[in-house]
Amino acid sequence: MAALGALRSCWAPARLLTGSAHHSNRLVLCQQTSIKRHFSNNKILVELDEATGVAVMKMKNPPVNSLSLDFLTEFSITLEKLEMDRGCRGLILTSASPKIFSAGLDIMEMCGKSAEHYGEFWRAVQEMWLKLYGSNMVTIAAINGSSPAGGCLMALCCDYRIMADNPKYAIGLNETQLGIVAPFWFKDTMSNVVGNRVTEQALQLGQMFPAPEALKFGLVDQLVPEEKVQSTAASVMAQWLTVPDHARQITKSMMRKQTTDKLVNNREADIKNFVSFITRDSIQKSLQVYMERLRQRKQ
Ligand SMILES: CCCC/C=C\CC(=O)SCCNC(=O)CCNC(=O)[C@H](O)C(C)(C)COP(=O)(O)OP(=O)(O)OC[C@H]1O[C@@H](n2cnc3c(N)ncnc32)[C@H](O)[C@@H]1OP(=O)(O)O
Repeated sequence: MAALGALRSCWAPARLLTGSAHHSNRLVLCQQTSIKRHFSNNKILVELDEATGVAVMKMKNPPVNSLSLDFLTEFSITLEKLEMDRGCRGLILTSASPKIFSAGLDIMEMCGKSAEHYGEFWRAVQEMWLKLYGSNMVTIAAINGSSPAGGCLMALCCDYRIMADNPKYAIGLNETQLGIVAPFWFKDTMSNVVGNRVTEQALQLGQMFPAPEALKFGLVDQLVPEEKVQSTAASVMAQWLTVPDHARQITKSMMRKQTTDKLVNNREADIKNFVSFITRDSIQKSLQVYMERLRQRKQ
């Protein structure tokens, strides 16, 4: 699969050089004459620059970009379209509204719903992860705000993370603080970035790290002033895109395949496990208490 992907993208630079206008009709095209293609749905805005082959994908699910079932579905569809688009070699993932990159999984999707709903929701979470972590594109997270739990996972799925240099913004897998447990593939994703020891401690404590702390141990790769997050992401992307696609993609796949295969081979068991965990009365209670704390903090 990786080799096929490599073959696909090998052609991309040549196509760009010849200036071929191979517009995918799978995408909703808004600006046919521009070098930038804009397409969006309710929750995701995408701008694909045909000259550079870079798509900027902005998450727009107010108020906090929580990962609801609808959002995750739109996200995976959009990612799939970009993945299939020969003109797209790189993806910058960011938030349409600064201050919050993503608040993680939508807690309301995990409260008071049916077992069927939880199963469907969890499959969508898996799908998002498989697509983003397994992407053939160069992926850069432009983290322009706080990024707890599922939001941190999204950033960790990317090849490189640039975060706004603001100690008010924090990132981490804080699941234990909610009384829930990050599944093995969340743990593996973090561990592949920062190592086992740091992951173990951070996960047990459910730690959220202010941006400067996150930089110290490599949870993010670079901090820049807030207004430079996007431009820095674009220049880092340009550097990454100087590497031939096929070599980079095969290398990425070599590094990540073992991790993705673990979920691919255990998807149904993982869903079953999530459903039986989340339907426990004690877990439902924990989530309700957490939501109540969030509301009270606001007041
Ligand atoms: C076995 C299970 C494994 C599960 C694996 C992963 C789990 C997750 O991803 S769980 C989600 C964990 N996320 C969090 O803990 C984040 C919680 N939110 C916050 O810390 C703050 O809201 C945040 C820093 C993101 C933003 O702060 P503010 O700008 O001050 O906004 P508010 O706190 O006022 O929030 C506005 C509004 O949004 C609601 N909200 C926030 N986060 C979520 C969420 N994750 N899901 C659903 N809803 C969320 C919050 O309650 C407010 O709602 P209202 O009171 O109705 O306005």
